[in-house]
Amino acid sequence: MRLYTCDAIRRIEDLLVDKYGFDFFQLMDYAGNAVAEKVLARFPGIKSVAVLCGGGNNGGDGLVAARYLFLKDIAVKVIAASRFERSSLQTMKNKTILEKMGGTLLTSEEIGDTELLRLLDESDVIIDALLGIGATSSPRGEYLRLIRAVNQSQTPVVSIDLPSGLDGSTGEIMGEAVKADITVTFWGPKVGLYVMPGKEHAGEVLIANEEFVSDRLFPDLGEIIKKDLHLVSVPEIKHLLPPVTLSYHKGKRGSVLIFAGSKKYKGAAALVALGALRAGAGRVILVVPEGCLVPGVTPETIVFEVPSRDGTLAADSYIRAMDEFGDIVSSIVIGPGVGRTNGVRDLVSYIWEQSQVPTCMDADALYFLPEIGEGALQRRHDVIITPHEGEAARLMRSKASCVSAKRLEFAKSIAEKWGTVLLKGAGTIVDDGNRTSVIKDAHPCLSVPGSGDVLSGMIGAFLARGLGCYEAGLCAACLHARAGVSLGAIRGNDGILAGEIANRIPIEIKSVSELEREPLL
Ligand SMILES: NC(=O)C1=CN([C@@H]2O[C@H](COP(=O)(O)OP(=O)(O)OC[C@H]3O[C@@H](n4cnc5c(N)ncnc54)[C@H](OP(=O)(O)O)[C@@H]3O)[C@@H](O)[C@H]2O)[C@@H](O)CC1
Ligand SMILES: Nc1ncnc2c1ncn2[C@@H]1O[C@H](COP(=O)(O)OP(=O)(O)O)[C@@H](O)[C@H]1O
Ligand SMILES: [K+]
Repeated sequence: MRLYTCDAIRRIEDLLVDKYGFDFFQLMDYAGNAVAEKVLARFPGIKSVAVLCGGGNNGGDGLVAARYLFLKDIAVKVIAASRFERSSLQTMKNKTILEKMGGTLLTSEEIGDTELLRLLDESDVIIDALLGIGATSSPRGEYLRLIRAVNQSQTPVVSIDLPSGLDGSTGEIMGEAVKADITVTFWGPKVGLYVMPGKEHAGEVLIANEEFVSDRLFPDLGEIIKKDLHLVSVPEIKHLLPPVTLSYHKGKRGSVLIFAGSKKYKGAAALVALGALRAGAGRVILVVPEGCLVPGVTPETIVFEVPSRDGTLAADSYIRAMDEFGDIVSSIVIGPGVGRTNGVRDLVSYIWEQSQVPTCMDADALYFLPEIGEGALQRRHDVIITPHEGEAARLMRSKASCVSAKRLEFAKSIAEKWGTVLLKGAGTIVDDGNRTSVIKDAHPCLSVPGSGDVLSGMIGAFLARGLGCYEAGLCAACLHARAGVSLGAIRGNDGILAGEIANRIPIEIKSVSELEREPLL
């Protein structure tokens, strides 16, 4: 599904007016009415609503929602952050209508902090109509005070279009932003509602009036909405997953060569291998330093022990493994649990500079990337790197907090410098330098040790099965997140084991193939 920037939304609204003759008052009415409908559907039986309005058109949507709720006999209090002196005609008109109908309009400046909190706490629902796509800087003055009050209150919050203070095109927070339970957004999915930290501020996203933005009404939609920015969930990966037929044998499924584990960290290697097997790899070969045989490794894994250097792998581990298995290897995974010795640095460097096999680099392998071939580093089109925010920060010589705040921007910079990147965490981003995808599903039960090791094994399997780095990253991240959602729905947020995530993958792959409604064999 394409993601919309705020610019694209503005162009769509202008076209609705210029091409089809809508006026902005009508569009505002559609918007506010949709919000009132969603609020009534989600919170049946409510008696009172506080609507916080800014002076722009987002505030105008709030005034319309207030009117429709008022007409349903709900006690509505509008608390305005602005005196509407510079408001658009449609916002002014909606303010006048509501006033004439006897609605309550208060100005926040005239309400003290205690009274404001009391008003919010006494309401059944708060509607946040302070700022939408028009805000381009940190909220100030009364807007900021109201945002803080909303976040302090325990009352459920429905944001109109965007949580106020959120940049709808990037997911970045402009200073401070409302934390909504639900966001009712218009026309289509806006980028910022799916990229962290915006994703967390948006809560559940409901899209209203989506039917207006169709190819039928806008044959040139492809020109308006960027083609290179996608929201990815199960339906989007169904055409990417490699088909399996009756004539299949394990050789056709590809072989993954895994460099993982060390004397200190043994378990990681078993989890990478399990992830690769569960994602359908044909052969999984685990290269480990001698004496570091992994506890719990499944018997389906081929274990290949190589001489250990300081309890870890070394540069010659690659040559030894390729001498033995080079004929069949179709992908490499390197990193989980390998440690940070000189031997590992040489191994990573060798693979980066010499190997031509599609590779997933994770964990400790990423530690060495900034110093490998410093200056002469070539971007690798056949490598996918999978950092979490801390590792991404190290790659870009920045801080994890900076990466968290600007995930899209960092993912793009890393992809341009190194190769395809999968930036981990809720709203996982996959970027190959030209295309960006945000994974829609997420679940906190995935934040457990070894979860990323499973993911890298899965990526190895999809690379081995013939997918490109971007497609392999999308399939693995999407299925991994689905597994989290499925497990989380049954067992909650805590205590899921990484191996259980891996073991759930075949079922998730099956459900994708069933979506296709085509026989698997
Ligand atoms: N166009 C359409 O067809 C439709 C648009 N629709 C709706 O309109 C929304 C966009 O409306 P918009 O463009 O008026 O901007 P909006 O988000 O209300 O913000 C502007 C206001 O905020 C204020 N303000 C700005 N920054 C600030 C700051 N940092 N700190 C404090 N204040 C700040 C600024 O005040 P000023 O600086 O001018 O005093 C101004 O009053 C969109 O999200 C959707 O909900 C729907 O009705 C469907 C049809
Ligand atoms: N809240 C969350 N929502 C979605 N995915 C998450 C969440 N928390 C963690 N994950 C995923 O779990 C994995 C954790 O990987 P990582 O941090 O490398 O852990 P480890 O090194 O222990 O395996 C990543 O794929 C990440 O995207
Ligand atoms: K808002």
